[in-house]
Amino acid sequence: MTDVDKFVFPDEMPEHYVIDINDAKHEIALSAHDLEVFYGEKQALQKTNLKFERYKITSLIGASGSGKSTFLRSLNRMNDTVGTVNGQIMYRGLDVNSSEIDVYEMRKHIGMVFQRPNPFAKSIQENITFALKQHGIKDQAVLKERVETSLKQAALWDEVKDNLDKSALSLSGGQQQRLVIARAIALHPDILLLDEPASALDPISSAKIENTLLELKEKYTIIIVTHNMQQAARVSDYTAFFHMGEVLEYDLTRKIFTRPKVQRTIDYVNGNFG
Ligand SMILES: Nc1ncnc2c1ncn2[C@@H]1O[C@H](COP(=O)(O)OP(=O)(O)OP(=O)(O)O)[C@@H](O)[C@H]1O
Repeated sequence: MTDVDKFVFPDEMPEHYVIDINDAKHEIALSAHDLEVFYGEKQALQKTNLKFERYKITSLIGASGSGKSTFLRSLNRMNDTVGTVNGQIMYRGLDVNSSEIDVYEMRKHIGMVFQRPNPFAKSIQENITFALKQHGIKDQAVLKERVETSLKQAALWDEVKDNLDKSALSLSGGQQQRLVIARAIALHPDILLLDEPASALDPISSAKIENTLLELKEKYTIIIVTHNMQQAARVSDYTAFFHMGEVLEYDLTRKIFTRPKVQRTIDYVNGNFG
């Protein structure tokens, strides 16, 4: 990749432009190889090859139905029961998509946060300790430390530290979403997948989630589906543009938003969807 791109004439524009991040220069946390997804007969994701750099935020953008969630959900095997997923997802030398993988264990490393906050009907504290206990962590001092650290990392600690025994359902939507993020990071994942985590939130809560993500990227590799172009431009290092089940363009975010190379990307980021 060069920082200075030569001018591309419209009739020379590519239909696809997907960068292949250089593994020798950048650490790759996760990569998809010829990943395709079918729901019954319908192919929702065409063969996709993407590499995700460690400690960076990658946004997945594109119109409704373009396959972003299908791709994201496949990365930690959330599509196993609803579709057929072919191809490889490489994580630390293992293929996440292989039948040999212990999916429960894998999701400790590759966590997911959904669009609608989904806290358990338990206390704030128990929301975080529940999965930790399931994974065999019983030491009270360790649990206490994980509760505090994860709530701090999710930028919720100051708001809830005096009410850890209160029901999580008493929190606002924005606080619930940060609690769900805290719950995910308490397991010390490597990779955090987020499916439109701020779309159901007001602008202030949404801004808090964005700040949280920017802080989290020091420790986690983040992949986020978003419909919000400004959000993608503000928080992410890389952006992939999906169109009708295909990645048409994948590049550094600043390039996608300043000089995309594919006409459909130009139309999408400029708001011309027609
Ligand atoms: N469980 C499912 N069963 C059948 N078809 C599905 C299922 N989930 C998604 N699809 C179809 O797969 C295609 C891609 O959907 P997907 O949800 O991945 O798109 P998206 O880009 O994430 O959309 P949105 O932004 O609206 O969430 C769509 O045509 C959708 O209708």
